[in-house]
Amino acid sequence: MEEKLHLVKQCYKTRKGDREARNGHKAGCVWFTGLSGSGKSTLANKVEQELFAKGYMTYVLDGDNIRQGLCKDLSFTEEDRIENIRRISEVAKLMCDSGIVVLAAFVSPFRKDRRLAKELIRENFLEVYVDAPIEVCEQRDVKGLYVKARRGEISDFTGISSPFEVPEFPDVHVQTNKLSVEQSAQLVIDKILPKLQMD
Ligand SMILES: Nc1ncnc2c1ncn2[C@@H]1O[C@H](COP(=O)(O)OS(=O)(=O)O)[C@@H](OP(=O)(O)O)[C@H]1O
Ligand SMILES: Nc1ncnc2c1ncn2[C@@H]1O[C@H](COP(=O)(O)OP(=O)(O)O)[C@@H](O)[C@H]1O
Repeated sequence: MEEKLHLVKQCYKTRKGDREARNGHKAGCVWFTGLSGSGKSTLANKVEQELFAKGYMTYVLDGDNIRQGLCKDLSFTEEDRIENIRRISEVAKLMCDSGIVVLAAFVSPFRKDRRLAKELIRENFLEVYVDAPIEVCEQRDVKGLYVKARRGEISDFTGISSPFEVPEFPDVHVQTNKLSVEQSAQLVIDKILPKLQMD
């Protein structure tokens, strides 16, 4: 029989609101979702640069710092992607509790997982659909992965051999094949800044 965990909640003396007051802004999470090569990392980094320069406490979470560490045991099967996004959501929540503005850039192809992330993080969550047609992403082929996926050297590749569920009601829809990086970042910044103001 499975042993029951007896978890008693700690009552923390320093609260999220205290951290936000010291930072001078609210915490939040901007969640970038889209195909590989759509522009998630570029945008997350651009938005972070702009916010950081304005004095906001920020941090980018992306495949580079997550899939090589916390999630290095995970592959790209549906099951592992679900677990990947679950762990990232928990990390993003903790970072929000610490008062930071998190910029999370993950393919996050499944609607249900993005909804769970939103429900977990709750406050100041912004879903950004980073949208570029797959032909454009494939042409960009920033990391040379599309060529490999077409050759059959990479399995479960999003948009080719693994699905991407398009966001139905994103907070921001950025068409990166039509806008510059600066214009795209501005769309996001215009949406998140009002949410970060202290009451
Ligand atoms: N099979 C497959 N499908 C999609 N992407 C792949 C795959 N294999 C490796 N890569 C590289 O891993 C990055 C995606 O990781 P994520 O953690 O964002 O994926 S997911 O949210 O769990 O679906 C993704 O990064 P980005 O190109 O920045 O999106 C790819 O570079
Ligand atoms: N409006 C835009 N927003 C973001 N990236 C863009 C835009 N226009 C062109 N790009 C280019 O598209 C590529 C996107 O790559 P990357 O940010 O690594 O995508 P992803 O993180 O989604 O895999 C970069 O070479 C970037 O310069």
